[in-house]
Amino acid sequence: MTPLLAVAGLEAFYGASQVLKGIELEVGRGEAVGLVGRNGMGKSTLLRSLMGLVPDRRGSIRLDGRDIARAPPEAIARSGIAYVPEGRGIFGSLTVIENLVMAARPGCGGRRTWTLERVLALFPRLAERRRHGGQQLSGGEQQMLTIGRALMTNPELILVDEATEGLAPLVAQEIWRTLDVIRGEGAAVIVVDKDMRAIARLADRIVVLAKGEIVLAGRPAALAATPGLLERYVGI
Ligand SMILES: Nc1ncnc2c1ncn2[C@@H]1O[C@H](COP(=O)(O)OP(=O)(O)OP(=O)(O)O)[C@@H](O)[C@H]1O
Repeated sequence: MTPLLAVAGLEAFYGASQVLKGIELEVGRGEAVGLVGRNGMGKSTLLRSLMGLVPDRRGSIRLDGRDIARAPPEAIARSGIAYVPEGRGIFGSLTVIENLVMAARPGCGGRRTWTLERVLALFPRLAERRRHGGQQLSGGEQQMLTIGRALMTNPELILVDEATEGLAPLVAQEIWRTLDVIRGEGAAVIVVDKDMRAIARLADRIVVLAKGEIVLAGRPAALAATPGLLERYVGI
């Protein structure tokens, strides 16, 4: 069966500096992949490259068999990938509802798994603050809104960079719970985070990046079973 995402020989450059080197990665439908590695190893660049946001990229990226390697970000978004960037990107002057409604559109084949009602049900805190402006929200609520906005596009694949960075433990827990629900509804997820325990609970597979290359990949339990392996590449 064609994988949802198939990346082959992906390279990315910032000027003369090569940040990704020959990335090979396949992600199945509804699969959750944890992308980990030390700082500066290329995790964000990989997500940004998949989204078409790194102009100098080479190699092959296929979504459901369609070549999107050279497509612009807006076409990639329309073809079914949603991106939750590090540091968030909501409209501060718009309300929670306005932020969500602006992003709404059916997914591939007209799929409407995620409606406004369902997104608000997934995030009760957003439902309570539905008329609040984006700038009035806490960091955790902003992250929920960014994920909610991504869901409103009914993506096949959602890319989440630094899912819980800087969030209080209880709020982070809530984000992990929602990512699990999202995956349960059939979307594939690639998530970057520093919380290895939470990643191991969510992910079907963990992929480790070091210096722009995938140096390790496997089921969380398999990687955890080899003493010192993750410490070497992730620093835990
Ligand atoms: N816009 C840019 N221009 C030039 N170099 C960049 C740019 N963005 C990132 N880099 C460099 O590319 C390398 C990979 O960065 P990237 O942000 O992808 O790593 P990361 O694994 O996500 O790390 P972190 O956890 O610190 O975000 C780093 O050396 C970084 O300094």
